[in-house]
Amino acid sequence: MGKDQKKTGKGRLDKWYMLAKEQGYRARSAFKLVQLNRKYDFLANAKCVIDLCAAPGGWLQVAAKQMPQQNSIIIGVDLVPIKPIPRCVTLVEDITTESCRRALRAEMKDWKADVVLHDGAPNVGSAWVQDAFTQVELVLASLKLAVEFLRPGGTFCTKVFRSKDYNSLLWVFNQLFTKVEATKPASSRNVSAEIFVTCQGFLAPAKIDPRMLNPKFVFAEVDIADEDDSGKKITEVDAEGNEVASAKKGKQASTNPLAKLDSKAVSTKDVMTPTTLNVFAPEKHRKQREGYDDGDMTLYKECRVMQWIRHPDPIGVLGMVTRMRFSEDEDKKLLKNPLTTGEIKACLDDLKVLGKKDFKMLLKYRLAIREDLGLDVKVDQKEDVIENVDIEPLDEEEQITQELERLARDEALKKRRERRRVNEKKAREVQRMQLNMGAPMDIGLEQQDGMALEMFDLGEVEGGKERRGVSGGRLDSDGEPELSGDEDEGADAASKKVRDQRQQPVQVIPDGALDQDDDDDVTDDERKTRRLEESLDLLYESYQQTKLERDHKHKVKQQRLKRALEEGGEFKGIGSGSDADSDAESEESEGDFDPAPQPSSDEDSSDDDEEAEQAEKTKAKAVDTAPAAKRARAAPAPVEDEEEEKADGLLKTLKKGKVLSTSAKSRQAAMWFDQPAFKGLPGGLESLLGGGDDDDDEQEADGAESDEEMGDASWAPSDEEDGAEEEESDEESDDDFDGARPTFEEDEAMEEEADIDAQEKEEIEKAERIAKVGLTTAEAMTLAQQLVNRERTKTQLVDEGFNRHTDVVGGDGLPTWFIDDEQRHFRHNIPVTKDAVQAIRDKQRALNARPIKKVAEAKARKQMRKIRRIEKARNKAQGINDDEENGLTEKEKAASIAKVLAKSGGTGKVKRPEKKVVVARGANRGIKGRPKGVKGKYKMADPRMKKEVRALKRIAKRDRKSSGRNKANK
Ligand SMILES: C[S@@+](CC[C@H](N)C(=O)[O-])C[C@H]1O[C@@H](n2cnc3c(N)ncnc32)[C@H](O)[C@@H]1O
Repeated sequence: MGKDQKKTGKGRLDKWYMLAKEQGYRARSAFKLVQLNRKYDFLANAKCVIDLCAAPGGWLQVAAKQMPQQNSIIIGVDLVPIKPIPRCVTLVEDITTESCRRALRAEMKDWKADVVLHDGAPNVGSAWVQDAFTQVELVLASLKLAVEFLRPGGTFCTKVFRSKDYNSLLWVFNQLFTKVEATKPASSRNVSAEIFVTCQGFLAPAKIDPRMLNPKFVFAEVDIADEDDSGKKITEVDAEGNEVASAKKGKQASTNPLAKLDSKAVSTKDVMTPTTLNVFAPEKHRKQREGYDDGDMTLYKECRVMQWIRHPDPIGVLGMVTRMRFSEDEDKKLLKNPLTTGEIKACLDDLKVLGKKDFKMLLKYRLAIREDLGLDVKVDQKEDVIENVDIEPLDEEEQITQELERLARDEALKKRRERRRVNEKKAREVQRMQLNMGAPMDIGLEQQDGMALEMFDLGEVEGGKERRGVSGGRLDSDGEPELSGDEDEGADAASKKVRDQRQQPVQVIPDGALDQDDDDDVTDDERKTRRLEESLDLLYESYQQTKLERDHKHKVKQQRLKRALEEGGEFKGIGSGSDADSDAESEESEGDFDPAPQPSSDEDSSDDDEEAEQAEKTKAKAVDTAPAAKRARAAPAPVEDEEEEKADGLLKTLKKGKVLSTSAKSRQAAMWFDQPAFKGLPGGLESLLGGGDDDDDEQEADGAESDEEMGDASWAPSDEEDGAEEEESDEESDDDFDGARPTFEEDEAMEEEADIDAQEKEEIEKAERIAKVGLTTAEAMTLAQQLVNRERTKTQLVDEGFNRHTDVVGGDGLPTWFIDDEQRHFRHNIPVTKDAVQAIRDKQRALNARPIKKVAEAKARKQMRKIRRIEKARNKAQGINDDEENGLTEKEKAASIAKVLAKSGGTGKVKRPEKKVVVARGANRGIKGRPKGVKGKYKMADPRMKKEVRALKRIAKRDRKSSGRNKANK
């Protein structure tokens, strides 16, 4: 290893180099052993270590330091002499030779080594591939020595260059050791293909098949050379029946992929190493994160231009080589060809920097040259196709089938497009709603345009009552609600549609329809219904959200509702209660999807007992059939009892609708958690949904569960609620909403305060967040700009955030400069662009230009005071003007007004123009009257006078001081 190489190659003077110097190691590679030992801890208890290829002795130093200090043997072997190291014996030998073995034997006598190390690397020359091959040979030679000198259970640690032979080596290691692991220590350069394999637990077999340590067998090619004419793979099996290697006629394929470029016989597959890149689909190639790709030992590759032009896989070659040269005569001829432009030459000179466009240009160039050289005959391919392809005439039936298929495809495509369009429209609408850009009524009106009319048609409605009174409505035989035909007479069609739409959830969606999107059994109508249903859910939720933000009372209402439910009272809908209340509330909740008011409590109470009983039964059943019930929660329950339905009328179904529409998220969650993966989780669905007593989801789940069997009883309190909150509900259940009004008013006030607090808190949090993750650094701005400009994807950013060093900055006595350096550089360095820096600067400037809040406030206060003062002065002036009593003359009035106005303009003092002092010196000496070039007031000062005045002041000062001292002395 020459001195020059050390200083220049691969930027050798890196931190490990510096650290090695600082800690007195002979080579930076010492840290590789330090790190390997930190991981596997093989040195601490070792009594005897053999280090093969040990010069200049870095590893020996580490071994001497980390092994037990007494009675340990450390032997280092290398081709070159190693300067003496305390406690180490060094030998100058070639580890592949018999003499080395003998020397070691002589040194070791009957001892066995605990550890054999090998860090051998052939001297790096230009023939990379050859070097690599020698390295694996060296590894095998070192293994041979290890096998001879290692004690059973001992450790062998070797460097290997990752190549296609790597796996063969691993296979051999695995035959001889119990545990084989490959590691790339942090101090090993990323650009280096080296990797360290630590083999622990030497098996020390009594007899080892010599072929296992013979490179000829171990590294014999298994790929193309292994295929016989029939394409069958020929492999040789050792005595134990293990596949050792290909042994076909002792033929070894060249490992140099470029060597095959001239061979026309071999296919692209043979030529290309696994690194073959398709320059037009680079993402298909997965790069090896650590070291080189298998079988690819060099980063830099070259080929001749003519090789590429002749090659059957030009794209593959483009992806593989770094540069193409015009080195031979036939290449040089190309230089004279006008097709070989300067641009082409430049592109061929460095292929790694090219983009898609350049590659296309190169391929075009290649085609043109091939034609020029007569390698390709230009043929009209189209004609060829016409000539060669016999198209069998289709019979009529096939034609029809094909036509039908095409039409069906078109239709499906059209539908999909339409659906997307509607969805987009809906999303826009939701956004508008969230931004308060539309009235809640708009939802329905917009939908009316987009949806088929029949979707909203409840058919003939009867009952003749207003929506509030639809309890008189009845269900038809399908369980569908029927409303009176003359309902809402005089109301315009649009509002009727809106109402109908609100009631839309009444429509019973078939079970499973929601989760079988592509099911063929689902009819178009059902699908439409489902979509409508989902969109309504979405719209409703967004509307609720908007409303919630606008109207804090809504929270109180919700609380009331929850409380009512907790108390075990029936859900009476927001705004139900006494009639008067009901009216008021229903007005308030206009635009809500609130169900119609419930039947009077009298009506209900008659059924209460029965329903409670029913509820008990259903609960018990639900416990038994929990999984089934859970499944049932996901979908609206079918209407079972027609009579019961009729008795409850539209009301009950609307409640279902309410459940359906208000908790679409819960339903989605229920569907999600119904998947088999979540089955058997402790706590069940409720715990997953975070269901507290007052949880909407649970209400829904309960509702759906019991709805199946018992209709309204679904709102009956659960057993737990009964037990835990019996007392409370006894007290409170008597309270009507009216009775509880004062409490709610207080609540409202508190809510308002809480809202303000929450807002402030939110603002503070927002500010903190901006300070933390805002675009305050150039790096962040760069990333943001790259994301916006689509130069980088989110995934890429996330990927770049991790690296193999993320968690390794070892302590043990390392100097702080080193640790600091590690922490700084073991991260992905985010590039900073000029634009980003400029953007940050602009932002900062804009920020600085803005006055701080307090200054702005003070200025505003000042301005306000001034306005008030002027206003006051104006009034005063008006008073003076209108004053007739004091008998002021006009002149006096004017003077007074001027005085008042002057006062109001500032401090009241009229600013006098400043006097200019002119020294009577030079041209001004002895001048009488105004000196030249002086405007305004002035005062002539004699320089003599000036001096005298100063002298007098000085004297006065001195006198003052001396009189002060005298006084003190006395
Ligand atoms: C990377 S250096 C080893 C560095 C060493 N582990 C240290 O920490 O100082 C590789 C060494 O392998 C030696 N080497 C290469 N081929 C060899 C062979 N056939 N026999 C012995 N040593 C060899 C070279 O002379 C070279 O010094």
